Amino acid sequence: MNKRTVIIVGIIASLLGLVLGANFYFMYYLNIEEGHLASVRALENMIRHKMRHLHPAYLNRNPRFFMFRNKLLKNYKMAPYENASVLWDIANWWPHENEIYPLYDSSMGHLLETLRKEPITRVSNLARGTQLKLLTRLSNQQKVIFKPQWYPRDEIIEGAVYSGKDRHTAEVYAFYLGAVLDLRWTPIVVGRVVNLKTEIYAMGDQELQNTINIEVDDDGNETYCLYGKCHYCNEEETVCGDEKHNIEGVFIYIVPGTLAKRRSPWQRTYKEDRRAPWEDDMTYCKSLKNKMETIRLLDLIDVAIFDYLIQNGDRHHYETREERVVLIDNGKAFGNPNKDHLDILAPLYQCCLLRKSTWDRLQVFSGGVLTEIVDRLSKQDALYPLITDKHKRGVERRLLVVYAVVEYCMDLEGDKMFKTL
Ligand SMILES: Nc1ncnc2c1ncn2[C@@H]1O[C@H](COP(=O)(O)OP(=O)(O)OP(=O)(O)O)[C@@H](O)[C@H]1O
Ligand SMILES: [Mn+2]
Repeated sequence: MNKRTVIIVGIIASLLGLVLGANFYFMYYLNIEEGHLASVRALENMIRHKMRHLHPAYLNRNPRFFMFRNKLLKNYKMAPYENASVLWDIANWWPHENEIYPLYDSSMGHLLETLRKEPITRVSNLARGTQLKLLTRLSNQQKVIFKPQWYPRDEIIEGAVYSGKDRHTAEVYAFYLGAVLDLRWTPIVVGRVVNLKTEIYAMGDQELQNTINIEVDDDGNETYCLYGKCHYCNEEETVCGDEKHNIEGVFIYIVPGTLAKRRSPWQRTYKEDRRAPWEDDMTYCKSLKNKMETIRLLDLIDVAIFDYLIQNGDRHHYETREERVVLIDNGKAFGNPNKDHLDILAPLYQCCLLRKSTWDRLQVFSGGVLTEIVDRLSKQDALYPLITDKHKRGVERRLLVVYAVVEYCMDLEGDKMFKTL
């Protein structure tokens, strides 16, 4: 192309941009007037627009972050302990409503270390839920849930947002992310390499042993493969030990107290050819606001932000403890780092409500700090790094989307979108 052609093409492109831009603005105000957006597509355009004009404060580090960093690093640092039994007694008294553990407590670091060090003394299948999990007992006392590794960290799960099996490290990531965002509603989780032969099979009951196949090759080398007992468990899909019989997995502290399971108003249909009402109705939240207590709605909006960041699109049911929502089961996160399923955020953009404390906290960890601090906290975990760099970039990218969606809601509702319940 010669210079003149370049100039002409440039002018045409700018004009086109102007026309499209103006059109976009027209749509923008039209929709604001209506008070809601007609479709998710229109919302996506709006968010893209908001993202391009994000205030630098959202992109830069917030100096307030330093106040939190050292406290977090100190509180969650694994530390040697003397008596695991005492620590478990303490931790089992911690939960209050949906807060599973305190903001800061010197026992946390010790507790994390017990989950990593205490011997497994008994194991059985835990046929609750649909995915493979085991119920293990540590030192003849504390029961904990074990979820094994199914995928390498860099495996990309294609398909629907809820596809595939659990990603074990997502449970650990969720724990640290909850701690950082002060959504201390997740169980306490620690990664661990366990021996399928000596720690699981040998400590397993008869029923568990029956769901572990032992193959011996021509040289007499054994391979242990677990398929377990659960809704989706079958003998063809197994978790196998390496040459030393080791597997990766996570230990999930059991949340004491009674949990109640409830259907999520934003439940998916789990059928490719059928859409749920909330997927097409951008005024969906209107009726919910009358039916549901605001505090519950605010909990679910916090959950939506949390799930969006990690891309957990499988919260078909949510669980409550003392009428407040807990973040149990975070294993379906981090399926595809290149995909952001915006509809996980539907509770936020459809209701345009947000707990003030959540909003304040989200802003503390701007500018790349969120994934950095979770990364630093999880360095001590046996399964570090928990997620790939691509997934980390995904979390940061989605945090900006959350900021943009909140900005969009502020345009509609102003400060009254923030609640202190
Ligand atoms: N840390 C925990 N503390 C207390 N109860 C738990 C904990 N983790 C799981 N449970 C109980 O076990 C049930 C099944 O766990 P989870 O939801 O993780 O399994 P799942 O196989 O992923 O289920 P689904 O297929 O429905 O998603 C939960 O609904 C909850 O009642
Ligand atoms: Mn699940």
